[in-house]
Amino acid sequence: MGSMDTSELIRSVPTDLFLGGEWVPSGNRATFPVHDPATGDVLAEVADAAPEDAMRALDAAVAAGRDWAATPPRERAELLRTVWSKISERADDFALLMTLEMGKALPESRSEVAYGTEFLRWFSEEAVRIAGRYTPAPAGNGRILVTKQPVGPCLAITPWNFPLAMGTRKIAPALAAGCTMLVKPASETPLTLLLLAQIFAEAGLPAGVLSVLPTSRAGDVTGPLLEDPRLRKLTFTGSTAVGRALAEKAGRSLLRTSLELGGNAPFVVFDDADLDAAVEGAVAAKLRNGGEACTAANRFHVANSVREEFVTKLTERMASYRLGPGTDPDTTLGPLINENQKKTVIELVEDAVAGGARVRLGGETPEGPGWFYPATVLDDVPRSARILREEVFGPVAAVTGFDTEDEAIAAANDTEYGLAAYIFTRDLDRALRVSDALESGIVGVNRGVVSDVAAPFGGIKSSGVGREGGTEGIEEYLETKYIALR
Ligand SMILES: NC(=O)C1=CN([C@@H]2O[C@H](COP(=O)(O)OP(=O)(O)OC[C@H]3O[C@@H](n4cnc5c(N)ncnc54)[C@H](OP(=O)(O)O)[C@@H]3O)[C@@H](O)[C@H]2O)C=CC1
Ligand SMILES: CCCCCC(=O)O
Repeated sequence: MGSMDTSELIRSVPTDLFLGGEWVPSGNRATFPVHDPATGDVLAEVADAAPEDAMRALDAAVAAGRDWAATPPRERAELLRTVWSKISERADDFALLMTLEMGKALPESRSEVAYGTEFLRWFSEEAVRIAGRYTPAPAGNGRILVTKQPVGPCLAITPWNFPLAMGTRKIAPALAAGCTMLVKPASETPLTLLLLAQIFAEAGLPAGVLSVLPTSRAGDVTGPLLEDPRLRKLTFTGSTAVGRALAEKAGRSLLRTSLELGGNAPFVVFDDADLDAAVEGAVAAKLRNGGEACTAANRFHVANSVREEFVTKLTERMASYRLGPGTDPDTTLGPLINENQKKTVIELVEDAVAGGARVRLGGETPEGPGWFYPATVLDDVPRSARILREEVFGPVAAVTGFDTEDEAIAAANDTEYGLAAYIFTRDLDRALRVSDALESGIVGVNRGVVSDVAAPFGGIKSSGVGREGGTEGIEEYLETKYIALR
């Protein structure tokens, strides 16, 4: 299918509820608006799921659960592979749709389509590698048989920043493991997962296995699900505040839970680093997805002996990013997701400057519609600045200096978060020593982008629990059963 223009594409995307494989027409149901972050205009009106719709979706997921779990792994794998192939044929449509509803520059959206679809291919392969074990009991009194079974019906709550990838990173392992899944997409970006649902339907997904429930009433719709004993797992990606609240509810139901929450990644540049490589890594870690990524580098700790050279080069590179509507082919930095996000970024920058930070680039919001914020570099950021403690989720690099390795490690770990961290050094012993000392789930060594479907993604401390992707990712959707044989 050739790529469509904007209005054709928006018209082609379902805006109804995908309830257990059936499209439930909006009819006289309430709808909610999806906005274009570049203009603030309404892109589409989408059916607004109500609590009763979620319960119907759970009923369908439970009804389909046994058969889906019994489906041969190769069949589950083939379905995921078919969806991977179908999305790849419509990569341009998915990319344009994400740029329209999330705002990111088109090259970022194309990169996400490639990344997001890879989770489908990866877990189509993992589906046929699920294994238990069989061992003689050490005391010689029998045999130990360990098997893996699907957890059961799952609820996924996904964020707006990677609308496709954060959906496939949950849907693919769940279906590969033999689980059924209800997905509540972010209200800012429901269209991408509704289009994905259409692809799953075209691929022959059995009834009940997947539901996509867009809603403006996240708490009302998901609350009853989390209290229903038939639901067996929650997987969430989003803010730490919401993650904590959901974890409390999931805890009361003793649900299996995966939480991929906020981050505030340190980016440490040692005096022996290849500075040009460090600058390229810094730009990638900072401006990938416009900085709206939980893995984004936010706090740049640079050896004082090379800090001026690093900041000068970083400023030059970030100044080359063109701020504009994501659909503009020249744009490399799109708008932020909404007005609130823009206000947060403005507040954090103003607080740092008020505390003595020096603006080396940006820091001023452009006039006109849309939620645009320019690439910004702050140097000499005071230790008291909020931006060193709070996730900026925008294109702002906050730079501080250090003199010793211990100071660098202390500064890097001085955060409630623990998702990603980055270090640049030519000294392998130092790279391994510092990686061991960093309190994070992921460490990039001389690399600015760490995301890989084959690697376990996740954090510690306030960045959540559990891992997505890699061989660990499917374990989040499996229960271990021990059968004692004579
Ligand atoms: N770790 C990550 O990847 C992400 C982190 N963030 C962080 O979170 C901050 C705020 O972003 P935001 O999008 O508001 O993140 P939220 O955590 O508010 O939203 C993430 C998802 O959770 C849903 N949600 C929100 N409140 C509830 C609730 N009470 N019960 C059930 N689901 C709920 C949202 O639905 P709805 O859209 O309807 O509100 C959305 O689908 C960002 O500035 C950033 O710091 C944000 C996105 C991704
Ligand atoms: C949800 C946070 C974004 C990170 C997506 C990734 O790099 O895998």
